[in-house]
Amino acid sequence: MDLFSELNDRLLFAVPKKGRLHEVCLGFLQGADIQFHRKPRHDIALVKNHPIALVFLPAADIAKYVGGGRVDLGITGQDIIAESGFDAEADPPSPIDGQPRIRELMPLDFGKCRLMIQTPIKSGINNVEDLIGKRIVTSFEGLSKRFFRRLEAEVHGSTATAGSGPPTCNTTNDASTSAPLQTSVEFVSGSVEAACALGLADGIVDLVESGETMRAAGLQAIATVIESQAVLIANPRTRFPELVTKIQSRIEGHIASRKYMYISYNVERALLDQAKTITPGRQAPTINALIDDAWVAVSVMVPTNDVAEVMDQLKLIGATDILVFGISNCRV
Ligand SMILES: Nc1ncnc2c1ncn2[C@@H]1O[C@H](COP(=O)(O)OP(=O)(O)OP(=O)(O)O)[C@@H](O)[C@H]1O
Ligand SMILES: O=P(O)(O)OC[C@H]1O[C@H](OP(=O)(O)OP(=O)(O)O)[C@H](O)[C@@H]1O
Repeated sequence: MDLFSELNDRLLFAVPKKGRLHEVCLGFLQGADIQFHRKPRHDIALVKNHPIALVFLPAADIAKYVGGGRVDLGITGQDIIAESGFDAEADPPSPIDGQPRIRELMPLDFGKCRLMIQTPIKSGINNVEDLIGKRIVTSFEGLSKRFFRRLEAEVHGSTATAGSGPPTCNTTNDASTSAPLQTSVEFVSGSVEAACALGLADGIVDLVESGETMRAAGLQAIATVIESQAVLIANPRTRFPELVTKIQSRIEGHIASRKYMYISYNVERALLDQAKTITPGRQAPTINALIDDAWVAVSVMVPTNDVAEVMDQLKLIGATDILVFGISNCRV
């Protein structure tokens, strides 16, 4: 059977093929026991143990494929969904079946960043209002136009219908729904931070995480357009709703397993109340009797970030044999 007919009977799951989100996504696939072999230079891989085909796409395109109904499931950034125009603000649910074109199933707790308006520190431009009528360069053309259209409407009381209308991806000025944009918004595909130094822009709109790239370019952030993280998204009209739910649940398990560690320790029965305060667990700790009746063994899940502090506190109350285990997967 050729690849195209194979795909007909499979859920299509889009995964970023490179960039910031790629590696972590591979970990998610492994954590969800989605087994595949990707041949060199192939962007489609059939999954061995589920009726799924993985489609490796640029993160920036995944929202378009899911929103357009071509792909059932995907991982991408919320910034990309908003830029594609398939977010709830730009593209409300269908009046026919009440469904959005993209459903955000869950945040994935990585790829966290902010899309920010940035200006050269030396420019003296510290307010977004001062950028109205000036030149903006960005890879997020749709969102930047939405932002400045709304800002111009607020500042000048223009007749623009800020934030309304169909997806604005790749739009120039949507003259039917809004006044012409005074601020120039120009697209570049990368290295956006260089635009001001090269005389192309008065300000840029780009992603900031640590702020290192921004500072290295002599820029400062003066406003946030949106906050973003990676999310699992689905086409609500997928032919494989049960499989979508199954993968979601497995990925949830994988995320929870990264968030928690499993601790086991022994403590004097008389100190159990104190121990429970230190390690309350998600519902309650498991307590097992020991041959020595004066002592008990406690097993409990602890948030990964708290493990060191919890171990210190347990030691202080006299707990012994404190062991910490990683959780390879779980359902909580
Ligand atoms: N510095 C960052 N910190 C956290 N998340 C980020 C950061 N930069 C980008 N992202 C997230 O990753 C998504 C993809 O960005 P990335 O720059 O990796 O795209 P790409 O164009 O596919 O890759 P590349 O830049 O390698 O060509 C962004 O839309 C955003 O959601
Ligand atoms: O605040 P920071 O931690 O410095 O991260 C921000 C940078 O990360 C992203 O670019 P990336 O490094 O992915 O490369 P790109 O410019 O090629 O997209 C983004 O476009 C910024 O340039």
